[in-house]
Amino acid sequence: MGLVRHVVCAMSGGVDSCVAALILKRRGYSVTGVFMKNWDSLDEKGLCTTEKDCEDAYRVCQALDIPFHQVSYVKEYWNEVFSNLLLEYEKGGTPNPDILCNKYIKFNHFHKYAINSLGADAMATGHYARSSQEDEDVFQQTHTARPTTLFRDRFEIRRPVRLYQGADLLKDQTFFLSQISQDALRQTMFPLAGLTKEFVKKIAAEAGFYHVLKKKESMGICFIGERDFENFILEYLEPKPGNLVSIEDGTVMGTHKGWFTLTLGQRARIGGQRDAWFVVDKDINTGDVFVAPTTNHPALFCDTMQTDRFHWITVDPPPELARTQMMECHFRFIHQMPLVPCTVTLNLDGSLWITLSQPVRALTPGQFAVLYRGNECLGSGKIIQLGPTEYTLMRGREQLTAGAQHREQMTPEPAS
Ligand SMILES: Nc1ncnc2c1ncn2[C@@H]1O[C@H](COP(=O)(O)OP(=O)(O)OP(=O)(O)O)[C@@H](O)[C@H]1O
Repeated sequence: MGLVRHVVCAMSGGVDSCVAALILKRRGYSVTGVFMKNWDSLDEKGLCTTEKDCEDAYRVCQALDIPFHQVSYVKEYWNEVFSNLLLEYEKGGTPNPDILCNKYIKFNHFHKYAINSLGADAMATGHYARSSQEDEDVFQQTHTARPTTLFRDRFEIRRPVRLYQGADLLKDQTFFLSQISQDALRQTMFPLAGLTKEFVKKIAAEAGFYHVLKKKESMGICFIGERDFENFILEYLEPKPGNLVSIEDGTVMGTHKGWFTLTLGQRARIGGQRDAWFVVDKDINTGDVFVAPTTNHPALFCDTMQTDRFHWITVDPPPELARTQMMECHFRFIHQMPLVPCTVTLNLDGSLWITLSQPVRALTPGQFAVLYRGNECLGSGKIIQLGPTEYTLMRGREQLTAGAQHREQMTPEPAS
Protein backbone atom coordinates (compact mmCIF):
# COMPACT_ATOMS: atom_id res chain seq x y z
CA MET A 1 0.00 0.00 0.00
CA GLY A 2 1.43 3.33 -0.99
CA LEU A 3 0.61 6.86 0.04
CA VAL A 4 -2.79 7.58 1.51
CA ARG A 5 -4.57 10.46 -0.16
CA HIS A 6 -8.19 9.48 -0.52
CA VAL A 7 -10.09 8.19 2.53
CA VAL A 8 -13.69 6.96 2.51
CA CYS A 9 -15.30 7.66 5.86
CA ALA A 10 -18.26 5.50 6.95
CA MET A 11 -20.77 8.10 8.15
CA SER A 12 -23.79 6.99 10.17
CA GLY A 13 -25.11 10.50 10.72
CA GLY A 14 -23.99 10.25 14.37
CA VAL A 15 -21.59 12.61 16.08
CA ASP A 16 -18.61 10.22 16.12
CA SER A 17 -18.36 9.51 12.40
CA CYS A 18 -19.15 13.16 11.53
CA VAL A 19 -16.22 14.30 13.67
CA ALA A 20 -14.06 11.51 12.19
CA ALA A 21 -14.72 12.94 8.70
CA LEU A 22 -13.98 16.47 9.92
CA ILE A 23 -10.66 15.37 11.43
CA LEU A 24 -9.60 13.61 8.23
CA LYS A 25 -10.49 16.67 6.20
CA ARG A 26 -8.50 18.92 8.54
CA ARG A 27 -5.55 16.61 8.23
CA GLY A 28 -5.55 17.24 4.52
CA TYR A 29 -6.90 13.97 3.18
CA SER A 30 -9.30 13.91 0.29
CA VAL A 31 -12.41 12.58 2.07
CA THR A 32 -15.61 10.98 0.77
CA GLY A 33 -18.51 10.34 3.16
CA VAL A 34 -20.60 7.19 2.68
CA PHE A 35 -23.81 6.23 4.43
CA MET A 36 -24.76 2.53 4.54
CA LYS A 37 -28.30 1.27 4.57
CA ASN A 38 -28.51 -2.19 6.13
CA TRP A 39 -32.12 -2.63 7.16
CA ASP A 40 -35.28 -1.37 5.57
CA SER A 41 -38.38 -2.21 7.56
CA LEU A 42 -40.12 -0.04 10.12
CA ASP A 43 -40.35 -0.65 13.86
CA GLU A 44 -43.62 -1.10 15.82
CA LYS A 45 -44.18 2.64 15.88
CA GLY A 46 -43.73 2.82 12.10
CA LEU A 47 -40.40 4.57 12.62
CA CYS A 48 -37.31 4.15 10.54
CA THR A 49 -34.44 6.46 11.40
CA THR A 50 -32.43 5.51 8.30
CA GLU A 51 -33.70 8.42 6.15
CA LYS A 52 -33.04 10.93 8.90
CA ASP A 53 -29.56 9.51 9.64
CA CYS A 54 -28.68 9.61 5.95
CA GLU A 55 -29.87 13.21 5.70
CA ASP A 56 -27.75 14.14 8.75
CA ALA A 57 -24.64 12.55 7.22
CA TYR A 58 -25.32 14.36 3.95
CA ARG A 59 -25.63 17.74 5.71
CA VAL A 60 -22.25 17.25 7.40
CA CYS A 61 -20.64 16.31 4.06
CA GLN A 62 -22.09 19.48 2.55
CA ALA A 63 -20.72 21.56 5.41
CA LEU A 64 -17.31 19.92 4.96
CA ASP A 65 -17.57 20.30 1.20
CA ILE A 66 -16.81 16.63 0.56
CA PRO A 67 -18.58 14.16 -1.79
CA PHE A 68 -21.33 12.01 -0.31
CA HIS A 69 -22.61 8.58 -1.36
CA GLN A 70 -25.21 6.19 -0.08
CA VAL A 71 -24.83 2.44 -0.47
CA SER A 72 -27.30 -0.34 0.31
CA TYR A 73 -26.28 -3.58 1.97
CA VAL A 74 -29.81 -4.62 2.87
CA LYS A 75 -29.48 -7.93 0.97
CA GLU A 76 -25.98 -8.68 2.32
CA TYR A 77 -27.04 -7.79 5.87
CA TRP A 78 -30.01 -10.13 5.60
CA ASN A 79 -27.99 -13.02 4.14
CA GLU A 80 -24.83 -12.75 6.18
CA VAL A 81 -25.83 -11.14 9.48
CA PHE A 82 -29.53 -11.59 10.11
CA SER A 83 -29.77 -15.19 8.82
CA ASN A 84 -26.77 -16.10 10.98
CA LEU A 85 -28.50 -14.48 13.90
CA LEU A 86 -31.71 -16.49 13.41
CA LEU A 87 -29.71 -19.73 13.09
CA GLU A 88 -27.89 -19.00 16.34
CA TYR A 89 -31.16 -18.32 18.18
CA GLU A 90 -32.61 -21.56 16.81
CA LYS A 91 -29.56 -23.46 18.11
CA GLY A 92 -30.28 -22.07 21.57
CA GLY A 93 -27.52 -19.44 21.57
CA THR A 94 -27.62 -15.66 21.82
CA PRO A 95 -25.79 -14.01 18.91
CA ASN A 96 -24.12 -10.62 18.69
CA PRO A 97 -25.31 -8.78 15.55
CA ASP A 98 -23.00 -5.79 16.10
CA ILE A 99 -19.86 -7.97 15.94
CA LEU A 100 -21.26 -9.78 12.88
CA CYS A 101 -22.16 -6.49 11.16
CA ASN A 102 -18.60 -5.22 11.56
CA LYS A 103 -17.15 -8.52 10.33
CA TYR A 104 -19.38 -9.07 7.30
CA ILE A 105 -20.66 -5.63 6.30
CA LYS A 106 -18.49 -2.68 7.42
CA PHE A 107 -15.10 -4.39 7.31
CA ASN A 108 -15.85 -6.55 4.28
CA HIS A 109 -18.42 -5.25 1.78
CA PHE A 110 -17.97 -1.61 2.74
CA HIS A 111 -14.18 -1.97 2.82
CA LYS A 112 -14.15 -3.47 -0.69
CA TYR A 113 -16.55 -0.80 -1.97
CA ALA A 114 -14.35 1.97 -0.57
CA ILE A 115 -11.13 0.59 -2.02
CA ASN A 116 -12.29 -1.07 -5.24
CA SER A 117 -15.32 0.96 -6.33
CA LEU A 118 -14.49 4.41 -4.97
CA GLY A 119 -10.74 4.02 -5.47
CA ALA A 120 -9.89 5.03 -1.90
CA ASP A 121 -6.50 4.31 -0.33
CA ALA A 122 -8.10 3.66 3.06
CA MET A 123 -11.45 3.64 4.85
CA ALA A 124 -12.23 5.26 8.20
CA THR A 125 -14.87 4.84 10.88
CA GLY A 126 -15.86 6.72 14.02
CA HIS A 127 -15.05 3.78 16.29
CA TYR A 128 -13.18 4.46 19.52
CA ALA A 129 -10.26 2.15 18.80
CA ARG A 130 -6.71 2.39 17.58
CA SER A 131 -4.65 0.34 15.18
CA SER A 132 -0.88 -0.10 15.51
CA GLN A 133 -0.54 2.00 12.38
CA GLU A 134 -2.01 5.08 13.99
CA ASP A 135 0.43 7.91 14.43
CA GLU A 136 0.13 9.38 17.93
CA ASP A 137 1.57 12.74 16.85
CA VAL A 138 -1.09 13.23 14.25
CA PHE A 139 -3.86 12.39 16.69
CA GLN A 140 -2.59 14.82 19.30
CA GLN A 141 -3.22 17.66 16.90
CA THR A 142 -6.44 16.63 15.28
CA HIS A 143 -8.60 19.26 16.95
CA THR A 144 -6.68 22.16 15.47
CA ALA A 145 -7.77 23.58 12.14
CA ARG A 146 -4.20 23.21 10.90
CA PRO A 147 -3.56 20.29 8.58
CA THR A 148 -0.68 18.28 9.94
CA THR A 149 1.20 15.66 7.99
CA LEU A 150 -0.18 15.36 4.50
CA PHE A 151 -0.44 12.10 2.67
CA ARG A 152 1.83 10.16 4.96
CA ASP A 153 2.62 6.64 3.97
CA ARG A 154 0.83 4.84 6.75
CA PHE A 155 0.57 1.38 5.33
CA GLU A 156 4.08 0.51 4.29
CA ILE A 157 4.85 -1.82 7.19
CA ARG A 158 4.10 -5.48 6.49
CA ARG A 159 4.10 -6.59 10.15
CA PRO A 160 0.65 -7.69 11.30
CA VAL A 161 -1.40 -4.68 12.30
CA ARG A 162 -2.65 -4.80 15.88
CA LEU A 163 -5.91 -3.53 17.33
CA TYR A 164 -5.71 -1.43 20.49
CA GLN A 165 -8.23 0.22 22.76
CA GLY A 166 -8.62 3.92 22.07
CA ALA A 167 -7.71 6.65 24.58
CA ASP A 168 -11.27 6.81 25.92
CA LEU A 169 -11.56 3.48 27.74
CA LEU A 170 -15.15 4.24 28.72
CA LYS A 171 -16.11 4.35 25.04
CA ASP A 172 -13.75 1.60 23.86
CA GLN A 173 -15.35 -0.30 20.93
CA THR A 174 -12.64 -2.90 20.25
CA PHE A 175 -15.03 -5.55 21.59
CA PHE A 176 -17.23 -5.00 18.51
CA LEU A 177 -14.21 -5.04 16.19
CA SER A 178 -12.79 -8.33 17.47
CA GLN A 179 -13.78 -10.34 14.36
CA ILE A 180 -12.55 -7.98 11.64
CA SER A 181 -9.99 -9.15 9.10
CA GLN A 182 -6.33 -8.18 9.03
CA ASP A 183 -6.75 -7.00 5.42
CA ALA A 184 -9.49 -4.56 6.37
CA LEU A 185 -7.70 -3.36 9.52
CA ARG A 186 -4.58 -2.70 7.47
CA GLN A 187 -6.57 -0.23 5.37
CA THR A 188 -8.61 1.35 8.15
CA MET A 189 -8.10 4.60 10.02
CA PHE A 190 -9.73 5.38 13.36
CA PRO A 191 -9.52 9.17 13.58
CA LEU A 192 -11.03 9.18 17.11
CA ALA A 193 -8.35 6.86 18.52
CA GLY A 194 -6.73 9.50 20.70
CA LEU A 195 -9.84 11.41 21.72
CA THR A 196 -12.42 11.20 24.47
CA LYS A 197 -16.13 11.35 23.72
CA GLU A 198 -16.32 14.66 25.60
CA PHE A 199 -13.68 16.12 23.34
CA VAL A 200 -15.40 14.76 20.22
CA LYS A 201 -18.60 16.53 21.27
CA LYS A 202 -16.64 19.72 21.78
CA ILE A 203 -15.19 19.49 18.27
CA ALA A 204 -18.72 18.89 16.89
CA ALA A 205 -20.05 21.93 18.75
CA GLU A 206 -17.20 24.14 17.55
CA ALA A 207 -17.88 22.99 13.99
CA GLY A 208 -21.59 23.79 14.38
CA PHE A 209 -22.81 20.19 13.92
CA TYR A 210 -25.74 20.81 16.28
CA HIS A 211 -28.13 18.51 14.42
CA VAL A 212 -25.90 15.48 15.11
CA LEU A 213 -25.00 16.55 18.65
CA LYS A 214 -28.65 16.50 19.69
CA LYS A 215 -29.10 12.85 18.67
CA LYS A 216 -29.39 10.03 21.19
CA GLU A 217 -26.53 7.51 21.26
CA SER A 218 -27.38 4.40 19.29
CA MET A 219 -28.12 1.65 21.81
CA GLY A 220 -28.53 -2.10 21.48
CA ILE A 221 -29.58 -3.87 18.32
CA CYS A 222 -30.28 -1.08 15.85
CA PHE A 223 -32.94 -2.78 13.75
CA ILE A 224 -35.13 -3.81 16.67
CA GLY A 225 -35.58 -0.17 17.62
CA GLU A 226 -37.89 0.23 20.60
CA ARG A 227 -39.66 -3.05 19.96
CA ASP A 228 -40.20 -5.76 22.55
CA PHE A 229 -37.63 -8.48 21.71
CA GLU A 230 -40.09 -11.40 22.02
CA ASN A 231 -42.54 -9.81 19.54
CA PHE A 232 -39.69 -8.99 17.19
CA ILE A 233 -38.12 -12.45 17.06
CA LEU A 234 -41.50 -14.18 16.74
CA GLU A 235 -42.00 -12.29 13.47
CA TYR A 236 -39.11 -14.34 12.06
CA LEU A 237 -39.12 -17.68 13.91
CA GLU A 238 -42.06 -20.08 14.32
CA PRO A 239 -43.24 -20.18 17.94
CA LYS A 240 -42.03 -23.33 19.73
CA PRO A 241 -43.90 -23.36 23.05
CA GLY A 242 -42.24 -25.21 25.92
CA ASN A 243 -41.98 -25.38 29.70
CA LEU A 244 -40.10 -23.28 32.19
CA VAL A 245 -38.68 -25.92 34.53
CA SER A 246 -37.13 -25.38 37.97
CA ILE A 247 -33.50 -26.51 37.90
CA GLU A 248 -33.77 -27.43 41.57
CA ASP A 249 -36.62 -29.96 41.59
CA GLY A 250 -37.94 -30.28 38.03
CA THR A 251 -41.25 -28.51 38.81
CA VAL A 252 -42.90 -26.90 35.78
CA MET A 253 -43.12 -23.24 36.73
CA GLY A 254 -44.74 -21.89 33.57
CA THR A 255 -44.48 -21.85 29.78
CA HIS A 256 -42.64 -19.90 27.09
CA LYS A 257 -43.22 -19.28 23.37
CA GLY A 258 -39.81 -20.51 22.20
CA TRP A 259 -36.38 -20.90 23.82
CA PHE A 260 -35.05 -18.24 21.42
CA THR A 261 -37.21 -15.59 23.11
CA LEU A 262 -35.11 -16.02 26.27
CA THR A 263 -31.43 -15.70 27.00
CA LEU A 264 -29.30 -17.04 29.84
CA GLY A 265 -29.29 -14.81 32.90
CA GLN A 266 -32.48 -13.05 31.87
CA ARG A 267 -35.42 -12.74 34.26
CA ALA A 268 -38.15 -15.17 33.24
CA ARG A 269 -41.70 -13.86 33.35
CA ILE A 270 -43.44 -16.38 35.62
CA GLY A 271 -46.89 -15.54 36.92
CA GLY A 272 -47.84 -15.98 40.58
CA GLN A 273 -44.28 -16.03 41.95
CA ARG A 274 -43.21 -13.80 44.80
CA ASP A 275 -39.55 -13.93 43.84
CA ALA A 276 -37.84 -13.41 40.51
CA TRP A 277 -36.68 -16.48 38.56
CA PHE A 278 -33.87 -16.44 36.02
CA VAL A 279 -33.06 -18.47 32.92
CA VAL A 280 -30.08 -20.77 33.62
CA ASP A 281 -30.11 -23.36 30.83
CA LYS A 282 -31.99 -24.56 27.74
CA ASP A 283 -32.66 -27.98 26.21
CA ILE A 284 -33.60 -27.39 22.59
CA ASN A 285 -34.47 -31.08 22.09
CA THR A 286 -37.27 -31.00 24.65
CA GLY A 287 -37.92 -27.25 24.46
CA ASP A 288 -37.42 -27.00 28.25
CA VAL A 289 -35.96 -23.76 29.55
CA PHE A 290 -34.51 -24.19 33.04
CA VAL A 291 -34.99 -21.46 35.60
CA ALA A 292 -33.62 -20.80 39.07
CA PRO A 293 -34.64 -18.53 41.92
CA THR A 294 -32.39 -15.53 42.69
CA THR A 295 -30.25 -13.58 40.29
CA ASN A 296 -27.03 -15.00 41.71
CA HIS A 297 -28.02 -18.66 41.71
CA PRO A 298 -24.93 -20.95 41.38
CA ALA A 299 -26.43 -22.45 38.19
CA LEU A 300 -25.64 -19.10 36.54
CA PHE A 301 -21.94 -19.12 37.38
CA CYS A 302 -19.29 -20.87 35.35
CA ASP A 303 -15.56 -20.40 34.80
CA THR A 304 -14.72 -22.50 31.72
CA MET A 305 -15.82 -22.47 28.11
CA GLN A 306 -14.80 -23.60 24.66
CA THR A 307 -14.85 -21.33 21.62
CA ASP A 308 -15.04 -22.20 17.94
CA ARG A 309 -11.93 -21.58 15.81
CA PHE A 310 -10.53 -18.40 17.36
CA HIS A 311 -10.20 -15.33 15.15
CA TRP A 312 -6.83 -13.67 15.80
CA ILE A 313 -6.65 -10.05 14.63
CA THR A 314 -3.01 -10.67 13.69
CA VAL A 315 -4.06 -13.88 11.83
CA ASP A 316 -1.64 -16.14 13.75
CA PRO A 317 -1.95 -16.80 17.49
CA PRO A 318 0.59 -15.02 19.74
CA PRO A 319 3.96 -16.88 19.47
CA GLU A 320 3.88 -17.83 23.17
CA LEU A 321 0.53 -19.58 22.71
CA ALA A 322 1.63 -21.29 19.50
CA ARG A 323 4.76 -22.54 21.29
CA THR A 324 3.36 -23.71 24.61
CA GLN A 325 -0.37 -24.06 23.78
CA MET A 326 -1.11 -21.97 26.90
CA MET A 327 -1.26 -18.26 27.66
CA GLU A 328 -2.45 -15.83 30.32
CA CYS A 329 -4.58 -12.90 29.19
CA HIS A 330 -7.90 -11.15 29.93
CA PHE A 331 -11.44 -11.96 28.88
CA ARG A 332 -14.80 -10.30 28.36
CA PHE A 333 -17.97 -11.49 26.62
CA ILE A 334 -20.05 -8.36 27.17
CA HIS A 335 -19.07 -4.91 25.93
CA GLN A 336 -17.64 -2.88 28.82
CA MET A 337 -17.83 -5.66 31.45
CA PRO A 338 -14.71 -5.56 33.62
CA LEU A 339 -11.90 -7.65 32.13
CA VAL A 340 -11.36 -11.01 33.88
CA PRO A 341 -7.91 -12.70 34.02
CA CYS A 342 -7.92 -16.05 32.23
CA THR A 343 -5.76 -18.90 30.99
CA VAL A 344 -6.34 -20.09 27.45
CA THR A 345 -5.39 -23.41 25.89
CA LEU A 346 -5.07 -23.73 22.14
CA ASN A 347 -6.60 -26.87 20.63
CA LEU A 348 -5.39 -28.52 17.43
CA ASP A 349 -8.43 -27.29 15.46
CA GLY A 350 -7.72 -23.66 16.42
CA SER A 351 -10.49 -23.50 19.03
CA LEU A 352 -9.69 -22.40 22.60
CA TRP A 353 -10.48 -23.60 26.07
CA ILE A 354 -10.73 -20.59 28.34
CA THR A 355 -10.49 -20.87 32.12
CA LEU A 356 -11.36 -17.75 34.06
CA SER A 357 -9.76 -16.74 37.36
CA GLN A 358 -13.25 -16.58 38.86
CA PRO A 359 -16.71 -17.78 37.81
CA VAL A 360 -18.70 -15.26 35.79
CA ARG A 361 -22.48 -14.84 35.67
CA ALA A 362 -24.44 -15.93 32.59
CA LEU A 363 -21.70 -16.91 30.17
CA THR A 364 -23.76 -17.49 27.05
CA PRO A 365 -23.19 -19.75 24.03
CA GLY A 366 -23.39 -17.75 20.80
CA GLN A 367 -21.75 -14.70 22.39
CA PHE A 368 -18.12 -13.92 21.59
CA ALA A 369 -15.28 -14.50 24.02
CA VAL A 370 -13.05 -11.47 23.38
CA LEU A 371 -9.44 -11.60 24.62
CA TYR A 372 -7.12 -8.75 25.62
CA ARG A 373 -3.47 -8.44 26.58
CA GLY A 374 -2.81 -5.03 28.09
CA ASN A 375 -4.81 -2.69 25.89
CA GLU A 376 -4.48 -4.88 22.81
CA CYS A 377 -7.59 -6.68 21.61
CA LEU A 378 -6.33 -10.07 20.39
CA GLY A 379 -9.52 -11.20 18.70
CA SER A 380 -12.49 -13.36 19.57
CA GLY A 381 -14.14 -16.74 19.22
CA LYS A 382 -17.78 -17.72 19.51
CA ILE A 383 -18.60 -19.53 22.75
CA ILE A 384 -19.87 -22.97 21.71
CA GLN A 385 -19.77 -24.89 24.96
CA LEU A 386 -19.70 -24.13 28.68
CA GLY A 387 -17.95 -26.07 31.42
CA PRO A 388 -19.87 -27.18 34.52
CA THR A 389 -21.63 -24.47 36.49
CA GLU A 390 -21.06 -23.93 40.20
CA TYR A 391 -24.42 -25.62 40.76
CA THR A 392 -23.50 -28.75 38.78
CA LEU A 393 -20.24 -28.99 40.72
CA MET A 394 -22.04 -28.48 44.05
CA ARG A 395 -24.62 -31.17 43.20
CA GLY A 396 -21.82 -33.49 42.06
CA ARG A 397 -20.02 -33.01 45.40
CA GLU A 398 -23.26 -33.58 47.34
CA GLN A 399 -23.90 -36.80 45.43
CA LEU A 400 -20.35 -38.00 46.05
CA THR A 401 -20.67 -37.27 49.77
CA ALA A 402 -24.10 -38.97 49.94
CA GLY A 403 -22.68 -41.97 48.04
CA ALA A 404 -19.75 -42.25 50.44
CA GLN A 405 -22.04 -42.04 53.51
CA HIS A 406 -24.32 -44.64 51.98
CA ARG A 407 -21.37 -46.98 51.33
CA GLU A 408 -20.17 -46.48 54.90
CA GLN A 409 -23.59 -47.44 56.29
CA MET A 410 -23.76 -50.49 54.04
CA THR A 411 -20.27 -51.75 54.90
CA PRO A 412 -20.66 -54.51 57.56
CA GLU A 413 -18.72 -54.07 60.80
CA PRO A 414 -15.64 -56.27 60.70
CA ALA A 415 -16.17 -59.38 62.84
CA SER A 416 -14.26 -59.08 66.09
N1 LIG B 1 -25.37 3.40 8.64
C1 LIG B 1 -24.05 3.63 8.65
N2 LIG B 1 -23.45 4.14 7.56
C2 LIG B 1 -22.11 4.38 7.52
N3 LIG B 1 -21.30 4.14 8.56
C3 LIG B 1 -21.83 3.62 9.67
C4 LIG B 1 -23.22 3.34 9.80
N4 LIG B 1 -23.47 2.85 11.03
C5 LIG B 1 -22.27 2.82 11.66
N5 LIG B 1 -21.28 3.28 10.86
C6 LIG B 1 -19.83 3.41 11.15
O1 LIG B 1 -19.50 2.58 12.25
C7 LIG B 1 -19.07 3.37 13.36
C8 LIG B 1 -19.56 2.80 14.66
O2 LIG B 1 -20.96 2.80 14.62
P1 LIG B 1 -21.83 2.62 15.93
O3 LIG B 1 -23.26 2.84 15.55
O4 LIG B 1 -21.46 1.33 16.52
O5 LIG B 1 -21.20 3.69 16.90
P2 LIG B 1 -21.52 5.19 17.30
O6 LIG B 1 -20.54 5.45 18.40
O7 LIG B 1 -22.97 5.41 17.58
O8 LIG B 1 -21.05 6.07 16.03
P3 LIG B 1 -21.75 7.36 15.41
O9 LIG B 1 -21.81 8.42 16.50
O10 LIG B 1 -20.86 7.74 14.27
O11 LIG B 1 -23.12 6.91 14.97
C9 LIG B 1 -19.62 4.76 13.06
O12 LIG B 1 -18.83 5.76 13.71
C10 LIG B 1 -19.50 4.83 11.56
O13 LIG B 1 -18.19 5.13 11.13
